[in-house]
Amino acid sequence: MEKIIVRGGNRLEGTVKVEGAKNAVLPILAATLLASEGQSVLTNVPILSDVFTMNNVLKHLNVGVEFQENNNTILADASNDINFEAPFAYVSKMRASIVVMGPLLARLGHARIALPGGCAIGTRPIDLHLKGFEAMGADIKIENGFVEAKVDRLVGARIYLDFPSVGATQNIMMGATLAEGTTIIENVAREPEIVDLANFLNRMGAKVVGAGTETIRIEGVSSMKATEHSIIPDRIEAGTFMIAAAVTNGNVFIEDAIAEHNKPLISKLKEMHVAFQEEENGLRVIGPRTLKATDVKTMPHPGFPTDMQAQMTIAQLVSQGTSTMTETVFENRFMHLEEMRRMNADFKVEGQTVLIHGNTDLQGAEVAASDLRAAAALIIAGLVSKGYTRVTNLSHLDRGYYEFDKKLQALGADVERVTEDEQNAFSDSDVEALFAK
Ligand SMILES: CC(=O)N[C@H]1[C@@H](OP(=O)(O)OP(=O)(O)OC[C@H]2O[C@@H](n3ccc(=O)[nH]c3=O)[C@H](O)[C@@H]2O)O[C@H](CO)[C@@H](O)[C@@H]1O
Ligand SMILES: C=C(OP(=O)(O)O)C(=O)O
Repeated sequence: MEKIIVRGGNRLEGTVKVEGAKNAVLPILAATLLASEGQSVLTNVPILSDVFTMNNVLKHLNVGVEFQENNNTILADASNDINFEAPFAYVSKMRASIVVMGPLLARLGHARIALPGGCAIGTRPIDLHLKGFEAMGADIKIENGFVEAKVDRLVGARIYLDFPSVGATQNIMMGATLAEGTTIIENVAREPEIVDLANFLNRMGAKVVGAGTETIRIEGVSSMKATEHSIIPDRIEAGTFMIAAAVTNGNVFIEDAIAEHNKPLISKLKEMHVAFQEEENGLRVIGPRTLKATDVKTMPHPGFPTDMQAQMTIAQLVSQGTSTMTETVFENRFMHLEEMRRMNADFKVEGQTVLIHGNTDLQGAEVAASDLRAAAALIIAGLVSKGYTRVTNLSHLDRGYYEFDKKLQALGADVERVTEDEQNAFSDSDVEALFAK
């Protein structure tokens, strides 16, 4: 098991480039299943374990997949006969695998997917996805840990989502592309990743309008062709570096960051006295000497993103004054804070809200990441803590951050990723020597 060791105290300075968005590329990879002709070419693809998992799902479904890591490109060819089953081995690794259901139902009229189950951040049901497919005529059964859906051809319908679920919006939207007639989905998710998916689908020959608004209308077509597409930059990775710059009194240029995609985060950080400058191809973030406390509530886009909640709580912990963080999207996303108690964090959880007493002197400790964003948050906490922080459970980090340790190092942070054997051999003075190299 590897660990990331952080020695706190350095100011971050320099340039960091963000990768393509994990949450955009995963549904777009699933969408390649819809092309019965040609080879999809996806560029700006991040090298992440989630992408390898989705590639494996596609290969299992008989899609030819080639990941050219040297130029962040994936070639995907779904022109052969495809299979209908996504097994537990993949779905249990990554819940986002469920988004192959819409494309499989659209293309084959048959999908059998292992049920994804919950995770450290919440229960994560898929009822809204299934309600949508049922409204479009699919017959759905849940048996032996699998959800199986069958239909001759999906038929367009009017579907209202009780909650603007990102995955349900994507799944139903993809299912509707090859359905008979028109589908109208109301109260949909409006995240930039939904718009990126709709753009890709339209380039493949689909007729999707309204992505980015509350209602999406899809006119079914009879077939779709492979196309080329460049994945949008990862707003959550960009946001994570914004927080890292903010808390370290840093001055960091985030190349490829799109301010429009991170409006709610930028607005909150400005309230905390962080300065932003839009420059060509990116955004400069300048952290103040002292951050001001602020109250934050996560909401579906364009509200404050739940995927930035953990990182934001670190900024709140080092702010002057008392802040609140209210999590409304997932029911259990404060696990990182419980780990942070060992780093001297001062907070009180009351239901969905946590009261954060800022201005605490954080202290390095050994902490375990419970999910992807918790991992990034704990590493950022290490940047502003006294002494050494050791973060374990890095498989979570690798799901969504490419070379996070190296990118922080390039900005001047003392961060090292070590194997367990190396780590066991290290006393603090050995680690000191490691950073002195
Ligand atoms: C791969 C990907 O893009 N993941 C993102 C996606 O996850 P994901 O698509 O899983 O998130 P959803 O928007 O679907 O989930 C939001 C909330 O809706 C609930 N829900 C969802 C579906 C459903 O059928 N029934 C139901 O009750 C969930 O339990 C959760 O409480 O959006 C989340 C919310 O922005 C982000 O945190 C994830 O990073
Ligand atoms: C929660 C996340 O991803 P997933 O939906 O894949 O678990 C995330 O990206 O923070």
